[in-house]
Amino acid sequence: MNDMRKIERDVKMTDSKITARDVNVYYADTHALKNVDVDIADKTVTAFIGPSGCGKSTFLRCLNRMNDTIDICRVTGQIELDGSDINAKSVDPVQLRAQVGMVFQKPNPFPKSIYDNVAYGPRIHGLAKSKADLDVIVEKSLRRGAIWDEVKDRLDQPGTGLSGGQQQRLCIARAVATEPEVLLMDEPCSALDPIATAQVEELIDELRREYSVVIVTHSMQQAARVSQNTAFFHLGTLVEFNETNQIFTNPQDSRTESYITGRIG
Ligand SMILES: Nc1ncnc2c1ncn2[C@@H]1O[C@H](COP(=O)(O)OP(=O)(O)OP(=O)(O)O)[C@@H](O)[C@H]1O
Repeated sequence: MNDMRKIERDVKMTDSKITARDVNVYYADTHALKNVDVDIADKTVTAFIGPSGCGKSTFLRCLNRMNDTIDICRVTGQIELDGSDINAKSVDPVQLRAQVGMVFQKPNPFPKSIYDNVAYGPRIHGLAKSKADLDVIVEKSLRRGAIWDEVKDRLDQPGTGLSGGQQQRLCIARAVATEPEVLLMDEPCSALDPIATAQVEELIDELRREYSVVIVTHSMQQAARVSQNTAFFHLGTLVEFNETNQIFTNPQDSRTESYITGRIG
């Protein structure tokens, strides 16, 4: 390897926020994810695409150990966040999930006020010393969730009373309130109308300045709009991982090409 290529490779490796090596996932006897290797870059949006059932959500859930909550699920392999093994015995999954936050398909605000939805995480993780501190965190998080202006005058009202798009932005605010480094999003726009989808996509683009964002999406247009890197999964394997424009304009694998041209999936 010439020096230049070596330097490029080194830069790429040190830029990785998460590295996954030889990850396999089983649900009882079903081998759902096979030998996945991937590097998730920092301050970048990475999209996971692929046909239904190919393992996108399963792999996403590996990244903050949400699969631990599924009894029949077993994960093997190595996943590192900033070079530390997230599955090490010393790692508390609750702490990990504060660092690697998650936003789900269906907006799921707690049955609490808008304020308390956002304050919940900082409270349980002891991030605020006083009520004034907490107020600052709540406002900052709602601003990051691009929903502050819409809710600032009704912080004591229930989060469940907001529109679907507002609820999803509230859930994003809640996820960023614990100062995560990575945000995982599992089809975050699938329950939203086109206007709310556009708002959340705009927000994702903002969020990548501060976080590493990983998004599972069924929409190739969405992957193309919001992500810089894309991973294509098929039948439990990671078929191809590359810059998003390469995946969509010059796929290297025939399965990727079939998927993006609508022949499979
Ligand atoms: N909790 C579970 N128990 C048993 N099997 C599961 C569970 N969750 C997922 N699976 C199986 O694992 C495989 C991968 O599912 P996964 O939900 O990760 O795919 P996906 O690509 O995210 O699909 P979709 O796009 O439809 O959401 C599928 O065969 C699915 O049936």
